[in-house]
Amino acid sequence: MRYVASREEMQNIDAYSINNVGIPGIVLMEKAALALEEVFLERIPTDSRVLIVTEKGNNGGDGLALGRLLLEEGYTVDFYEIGVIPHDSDSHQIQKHILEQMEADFLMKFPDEEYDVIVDAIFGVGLKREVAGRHREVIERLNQMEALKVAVDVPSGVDASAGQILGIAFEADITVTFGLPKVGLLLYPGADVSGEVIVKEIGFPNKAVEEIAPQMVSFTTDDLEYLPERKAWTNKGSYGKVLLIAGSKNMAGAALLSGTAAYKSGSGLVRIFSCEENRVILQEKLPEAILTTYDSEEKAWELLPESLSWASVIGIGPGIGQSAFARKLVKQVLTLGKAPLVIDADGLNNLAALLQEDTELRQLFHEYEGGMILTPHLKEMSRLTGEEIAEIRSNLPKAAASTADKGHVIVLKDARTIVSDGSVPSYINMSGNNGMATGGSGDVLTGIICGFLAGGLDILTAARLGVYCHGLAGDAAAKEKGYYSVLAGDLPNYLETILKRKHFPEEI
Ligand SMILES: NC(=O)C1=CN([C@@H]2O[C@H](COP(=O)(O)OP(=O)(O)OC[C@H]3O[C@@H](n4cnc5c(N)ncnc54)[C@H](OP(=O)(O)O)[C@@H]3O)[C@@H](O)[C@H]2O)[C@@H](O)CC1
Ligand SMILES: [K+]
Repeated sequence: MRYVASREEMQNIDAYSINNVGIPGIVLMEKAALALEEVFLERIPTDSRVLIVTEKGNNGGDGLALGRLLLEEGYTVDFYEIGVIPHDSDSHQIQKHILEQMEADFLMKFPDEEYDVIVDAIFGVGLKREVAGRHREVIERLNQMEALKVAVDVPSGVDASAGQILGIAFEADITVTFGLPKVGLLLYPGADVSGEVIVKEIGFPNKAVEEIAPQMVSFTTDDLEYLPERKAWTNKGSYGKVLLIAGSKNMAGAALLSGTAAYKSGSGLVRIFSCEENRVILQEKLPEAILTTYDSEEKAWELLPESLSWASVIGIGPGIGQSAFARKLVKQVLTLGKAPLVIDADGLNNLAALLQEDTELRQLFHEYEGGMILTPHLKEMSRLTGEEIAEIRSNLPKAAASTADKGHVIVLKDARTIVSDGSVPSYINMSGNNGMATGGSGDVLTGIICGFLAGGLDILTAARLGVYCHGLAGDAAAKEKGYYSVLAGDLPNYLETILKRKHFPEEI
């Protein structure tokens, strides 16, 4: 697990490293420049022409130090310092002095020439307000130029805490960020202008990071170790019984996708509770599943209690529709269910309606004892909370944390999904891609989370790891099929290659 920092947290880590641990700022700056240089040497030929655009803060200092290292490597480097902020940072002054001693040229006006690479070292985590005036003009011109665009730490104009664009932002192809990923580089629209985000270690001591303890975390492949244990002496009863209440007439696919994903993520038994019309297709496509089907509402109410008491995990929602019957299904599950419960898709839409109109249900919902995971996308979240989508989007972590009730976990699905149980840290997901914005992808996620719960994970870990592995499966699928052609049905197959890493890391 690694921390993801807001602007203020990163500034505090900086300050703690320098003031309390005693690492000189100029040392950190040199390591930042070396980290940038490493990216250049790996990816950019040394005969390239580079324009480095700076201001007088430490972000600018990083840019100047990088320029010095690049000159030594043989790159052609022009420096353009905007220089309208009133004070130089100490480290910036030192870097400027060194370059003057080296007789490096500083351009007096914005260049008309062409460059292969443009480096944005105008503002980093010190950006505090709207970008205006000369800064705005320069960023506008840089964005119009044809070149590879590299941002130092944060693209200038991106609020490192929430990903908002403060007026205008440098549009980077690559952002080399120091120490920890910044929240603003991961959330949209900041993520859109950050390009590929490369995180480089520059010597912030662990003590500083632990002391500040940022409020967001993310997973890396090391965290696959949290996958449910598989012991030698076990049987299908050891890995849980998942009941999926999914599908309705003409909506067999949702049940099939979540059922397949639940099996592929390790469930011992998967039982699908659906309408009789779906029996044949489910039986053919997923013969491993136990089917409980109803051909009338009366039959459904007769069968449901036994199915619920059988289950060690319950998932409800994919493809159930929004009829009065589906609404009652959700209510019955909240009334009779005892196991950890995942509510998704139409399950959430029905829940939203019930919460508005039914006081008794509100109580059942708040007091559900088995633990609950809700997996809304922004529209479903808006229905659940009554908040506008734009408002939710303006601060996803806050929206997720404030909606998570006691014993509930919210999986707020977006290009960067947030998982929160209302406490800190919340989780921001860094796997996945736009190829997964396709019908049925959410049904697969529900199945994966149910499978991980069935394997014995607690609700928070199952939700975080489910989202992470779902994204990794999507990344593996996109790598082979391209972003246009990933189907939700592909994801359970690619999931195999991800989960396999826990026991066969050498084969990947
Ligand atoms: N600490 C360290 O030693 C290390 C730091 N590192 C690097 O330093 C970066 C942080 O540096 P930083 O704190 O100096 O802030 P930076 O982003 O350069 O900008 C600050 C200046 O901009 C100004 N300003 C702000 N907003 C503005 C606006 N809208 N329009 C106009 N002006 C505006 C602001 O003015 P003020 O608000 O104070 O009046 C201030 O003068 C960090 O991202 C990393 O790259 C690494 O080298 C590791 C070691
Ligand atoms: K920058």
